[in-house]
Amino acid sequence: MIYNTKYQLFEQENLCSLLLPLGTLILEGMEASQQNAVGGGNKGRFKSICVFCGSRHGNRTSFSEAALDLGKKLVERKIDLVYGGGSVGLMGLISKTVFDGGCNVLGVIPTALLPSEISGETIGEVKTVADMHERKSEMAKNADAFIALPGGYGTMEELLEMVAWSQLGIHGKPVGILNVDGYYNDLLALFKKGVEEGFIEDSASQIVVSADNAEDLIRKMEERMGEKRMRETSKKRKRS
Ligand SMILES: C/C(=C\CNc1ncnc2c1ncn2[C@@H]1O[C@H](COP(=O)(O)O)[C@@H](O)[C@H]1O)CO
Repeated sequence: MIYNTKYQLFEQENLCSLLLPLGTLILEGMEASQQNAVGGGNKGRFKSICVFCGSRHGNRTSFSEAALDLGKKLVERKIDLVYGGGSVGLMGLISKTVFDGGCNVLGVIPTALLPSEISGETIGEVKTVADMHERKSEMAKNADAFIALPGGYGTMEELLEMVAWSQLGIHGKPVGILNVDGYYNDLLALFKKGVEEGFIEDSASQIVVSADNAEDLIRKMEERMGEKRMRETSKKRKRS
């Protein structure tokens, strides 16, 4: 096991030994969480969304505006926020907006990041966890869907892990990219290249939903969830 004392990051040498118990954990959480998601028409409605975003503001004001706008859209739809805890960067903007708007905010933060000089003041409900892996599984367990705002390595890693978990069937929740000012164009192009070059299955290219504004993104993700529910219902009907 490789251990980094600063951020309590570690890499598991044996991926399988991590993945199997983790899969069970996430599936259990997924069932509980999906029971919380209220269905409506042919759309899925989310009770809570986990947002991954930068611990910095980035260089464009549009990034901060997008974080505030996403926060407002969550409040309008009475969707609770799950996020990485703390008040630095875009994380601080969205958590404050959702909290001030009267929705629940759950911050999941590793003990190593708890000191306020690292993560700023925490907001809403705070769950402390041992490390970054536990944080991700806890965030995944408590949310019905995932959205990535612009961010750095941390955000990208969290986003890609949720995409990979979806591909492996560890969860079946929509994963959305809020492509503010084309920030994620190159990543989306890389996903496309992965399909063209035979590394990503065509069906798996459907995992990620993207839009350049929060309103469209949430609507697309709800539609995706609704389609999935309808497929599952019709499968169940065929079986019985
Ligand atoms: C090093 C910096 C801030 C450290 N404070 C953080 N507090 C809470 N969570 C953090 C922090 N830094 C990274 N994270 C996690 O990664 C994601 C954002 O990382 P990114 O690299 O900024 O995209 C975030 O979702 C957290 O889970 C000052 O940069």
